[in-house]
Amino acid sequence: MSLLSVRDLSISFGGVKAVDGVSFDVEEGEVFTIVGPNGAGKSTIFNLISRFYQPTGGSIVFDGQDITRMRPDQIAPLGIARTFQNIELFEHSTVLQNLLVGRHSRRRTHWLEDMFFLPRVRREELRHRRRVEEVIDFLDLQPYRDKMIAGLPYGVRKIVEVARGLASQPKLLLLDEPASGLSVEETQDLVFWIQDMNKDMGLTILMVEHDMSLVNQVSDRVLALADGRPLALGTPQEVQSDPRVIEAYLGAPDDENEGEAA
Ligand SMILES: Nc1ncnc2c1ncn2[C@@H]1O[C@H](COP(=O)(O)OP(=O)(O)OP(=O)(O)O)[C@@H](O)[C@H]1O
Repeated sequence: MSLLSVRDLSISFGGVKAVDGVSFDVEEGEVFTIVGPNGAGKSTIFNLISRFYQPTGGSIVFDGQDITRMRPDQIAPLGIARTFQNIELFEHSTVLQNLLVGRHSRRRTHWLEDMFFLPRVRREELRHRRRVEEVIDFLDLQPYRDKMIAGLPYGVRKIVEVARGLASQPKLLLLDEPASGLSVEETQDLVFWIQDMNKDMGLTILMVEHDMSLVNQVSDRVLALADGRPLALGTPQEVQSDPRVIEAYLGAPDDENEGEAA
């Protein structure tokens, strides 16, 4: 059984079909990447899986459970975490505090227990702290642990977003354009983080990304979309050499010739 099964997923905004009958499976332990030109529907698929958007058709099954109609707050406790294209951290809190918030979905104590800080709450608190410290060490964030997000370089913030997702100990991590805005060196570091999270932590990763160098280095399989519809699915090499993908990215050869003639 696949960890995530997306079937015939569709959504329209006004008259525009942003996602139009998309199906794919993400297997446990793989890095699966969605690519496509701007406006292809990639982020919309993430927003459908995270349950921010309600699909007009199709289904999403995660770990054997139909999540198609679930609320967004019901998703994280099942084991799905995500990062956002435009970083969504608490600017005036520290890295540590942001990661502790990322543990929220894992809380098992009642608010009354929390209020009186009972032994079980103290044990829980320790458990959360330990996990967060592990993530800080894993992603080399120790120098920034007690720094406010607002004062951190962009590249570090991107990694803190990933760390916050990791802190919730997900089975599936959704990375929305993790390399956007990063330098070549930072992108290469990201390659190593993704490989380590996948291989060392056994994490399954679903990613949307434009940087084909990153995509090629980390992805087991790639789904190419255009205008909300699937174009090709396979290894990074298979997808990039698919004529339909080349056409969607570069335009039809006839268009190019017309351009040259003009
Ligand atoms: N909330 C919304 N309201 C109206 N239209 C939307 C909304 N979200 C997405 N769309 C439209 O859906 C289509 C797909 O957008 P989406 O952001 O998913 O593309 P994308 O592949 O992620 O693009 P990019 O690479 O630029 O992020 C676009 O035509 C977009 O304008």
